[in-house]
Amino acid sequence: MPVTNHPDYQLEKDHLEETIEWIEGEKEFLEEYEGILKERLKEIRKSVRSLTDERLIANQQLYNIATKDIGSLNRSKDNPYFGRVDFQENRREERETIYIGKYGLHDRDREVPVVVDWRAPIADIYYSSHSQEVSYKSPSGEIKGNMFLKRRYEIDEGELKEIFDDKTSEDRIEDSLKGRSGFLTEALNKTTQGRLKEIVATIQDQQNKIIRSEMIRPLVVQGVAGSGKTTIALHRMAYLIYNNRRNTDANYMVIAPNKLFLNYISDILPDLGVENVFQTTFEDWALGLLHKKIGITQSSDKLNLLMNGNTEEVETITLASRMKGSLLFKKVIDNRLKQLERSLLPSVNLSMEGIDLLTYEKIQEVFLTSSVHLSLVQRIGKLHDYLKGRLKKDIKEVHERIEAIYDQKIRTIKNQAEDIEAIRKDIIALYDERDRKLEKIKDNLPVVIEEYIGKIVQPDTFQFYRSLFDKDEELEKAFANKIGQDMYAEVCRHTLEKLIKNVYENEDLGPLAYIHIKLFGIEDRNRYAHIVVDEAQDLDEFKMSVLREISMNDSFTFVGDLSQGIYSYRGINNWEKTMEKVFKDKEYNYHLLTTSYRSTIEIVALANEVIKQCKGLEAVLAEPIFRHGEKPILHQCKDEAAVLQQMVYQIKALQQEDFGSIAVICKDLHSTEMVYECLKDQFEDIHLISDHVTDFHGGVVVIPSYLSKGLEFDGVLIHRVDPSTYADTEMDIKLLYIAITRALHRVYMYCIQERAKVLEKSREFYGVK
Ligand SMILES: Nc1ncnc2c1ncn2[C@@H]1O[C@H](COP(=O)(O)OP(=O)(O)OP(=O)(O)O)[C@@H](O)[C@H]1O
Repeated sequence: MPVTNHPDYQLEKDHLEETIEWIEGEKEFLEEYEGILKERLKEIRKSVRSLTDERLIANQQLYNIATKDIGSLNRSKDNPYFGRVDFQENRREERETIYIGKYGLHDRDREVPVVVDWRAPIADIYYSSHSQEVSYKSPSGEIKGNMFLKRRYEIDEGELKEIFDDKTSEDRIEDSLKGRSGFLTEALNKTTQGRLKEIVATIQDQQNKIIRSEMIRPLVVQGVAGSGKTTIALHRMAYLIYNNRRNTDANYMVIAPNKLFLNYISDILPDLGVENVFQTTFEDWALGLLHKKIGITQSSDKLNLLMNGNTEEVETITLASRMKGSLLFKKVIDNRLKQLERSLLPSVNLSMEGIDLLTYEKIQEVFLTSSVHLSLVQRIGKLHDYLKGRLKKDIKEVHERIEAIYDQKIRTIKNQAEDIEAIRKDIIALYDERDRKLEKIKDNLPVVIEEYIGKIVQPDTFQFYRSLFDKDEELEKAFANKIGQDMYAEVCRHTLEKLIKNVYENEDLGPLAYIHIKLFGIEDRNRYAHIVVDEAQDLDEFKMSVLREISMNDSFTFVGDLSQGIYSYRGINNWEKTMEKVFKDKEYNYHLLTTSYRSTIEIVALANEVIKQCKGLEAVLAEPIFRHGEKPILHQCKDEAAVLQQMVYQIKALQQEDFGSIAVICKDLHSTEMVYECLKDQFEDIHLISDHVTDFHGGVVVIPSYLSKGLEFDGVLIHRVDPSTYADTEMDIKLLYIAITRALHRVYMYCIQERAKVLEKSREFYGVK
């Protein structure tokens, strides 16, 4: 039905025009005000020298607020809101009409909200309620009332294009059964523009609960491919920052698997008006902390090796990774740190001129019992301060002790002497000696303390780590029985060989970062009020517990999918077990997402059949949102040349259908490079994605399966789904699952004559050509 036929069309059109007019007026006013503030700041800067001048700070703050508000108005003016609710609070006369948008806008003169921010408490009812009786949590408690209307809009460049009135739950079920299109399916039917986008207008009930769930507990979201985990995690970050906005010192962090992925998600937070969130990979964060140039083996090199290496090599790599990612390894490190702590101080008394100022036992006792929450090096600093303070106080007592010693000496001489005149010289010499000593103690006390502290060997993170693999009894006791003596020796040899060459692996970074924090500490500005970890199934338990060290209050969002855990040789296989181990002392929230918003019903059906066959994985199957498309197609070709020819033909056909983003997914890097070489001259906008690529452009990409994780494309072409490429192993099935689930609309698979076993069993879910 054309939007103009909607009974409220004229009313809504007028309201939209009024809102845009208000925005223009407000913008004009603020721009003028911003100009005045700019001039004022210039003047103030001329007359004041100090950056801490109160007038300067106050005006700078006003200027920043004005600039930020102008930014919000600019972003709002073409699309100021996406939803509306008509709400009447119980026991109140008036019914409120609330327009909800990406950015909240407030009319200062009339003191009313023009648009309510999607993160505001009242906006909760827009996302979570389909019935008339509703409630939401406000800072002052629960507010109950009735919702009389829930409306969604599509507005493009200031023009009202669509109005959708929300249905009751029953109507929605009927619509879905009859395949009637709604606002969400309209949104999902669109082609992708390359990067991941915000979804504020269509956040679903369960997603909304996750986004708004309490900040104080760690939260785990296990979700099938395409269930919106990444999207929701970033919306949750925006929500928490908004609701914690009074805490202006708080820092926030997003950890994603690689730089390409970071680039792929980089539009969302700024688009939600959120800036200054530190977005990084675990690897980059750890390298920044360690502050030393070291070589890192690419995780994908290792994956390639695991896919193609010999059995013995694969076993060593797997066991080494598991050991280094385990909490048992952390326990060994904790014990070794304790030993280091006990042996760090020189086992001598602090003495001077033959007088013991402080015994080793006393110094050790102070060191071991005070400021234990600090790092070892910070505690050395504290001990230094303690010694200075303590000896300054004790100096009087030391003086008295020296005077007593000399008094005693002089008394003895006097008692033994027959002629007092004869010993006068000796007595004077003793008095001189005493005075010299007293003087020296006063002058040299700081030097003696410095010398004592100087004797403490400063710990070194890398040396400490290396020593663990060099015949460490405790490590051996912990692991040799578990993995076998020979294998343990091999793991240590393999690690030492690399460490000596200054080459580290991803799994070394968790322990190294942990040791570094325990030795040197971490500043408050490097701690985070909330940390989002995407693809969290690829972290190991050790890395998760390291992240606890930099979290202010264990506020985390971990999102991941065990079915996509291709690093499961080191990663997480069971959320419950992992969370109970890592957050032993803490309760956590868990959500399971099963709806796939990305792919059509036909693609989800095939992906489900594939992942079902993964042994040892209790895969959660995806439920698609009601959106049909073409059935996936398998092309059986006679040779590689025919595969490539078919692919070229298919890509061109997809491009003609206006599918902007197309991926050719190959299993490993080697085949990716080969295919790219063959296709690159056929298309203008084609890109090879390898480990070092950091920019995501869309267009046609040729990409290895493991790097495609997290990304999405309109059409996906899967190279060589032959039995020799995709074997019946956990890793290969997961990689094929990942490849299939990258597609929004179309999947094409190519094999030479025979298809992989996993596809044999799912024949009815794709067509064959
Ligand atoms: N409520 C929603 N409204 C509109 N689109 C949505 C919604 N939820 C998810 N999507 C879309 O579904 C797609 C998948 O989202 P996202 O990449 O966040 O999923 P994911 O669970 O992280 O996937 P994967 O595990 O495969 O990486 C995206 O295009 C996203 O915009």
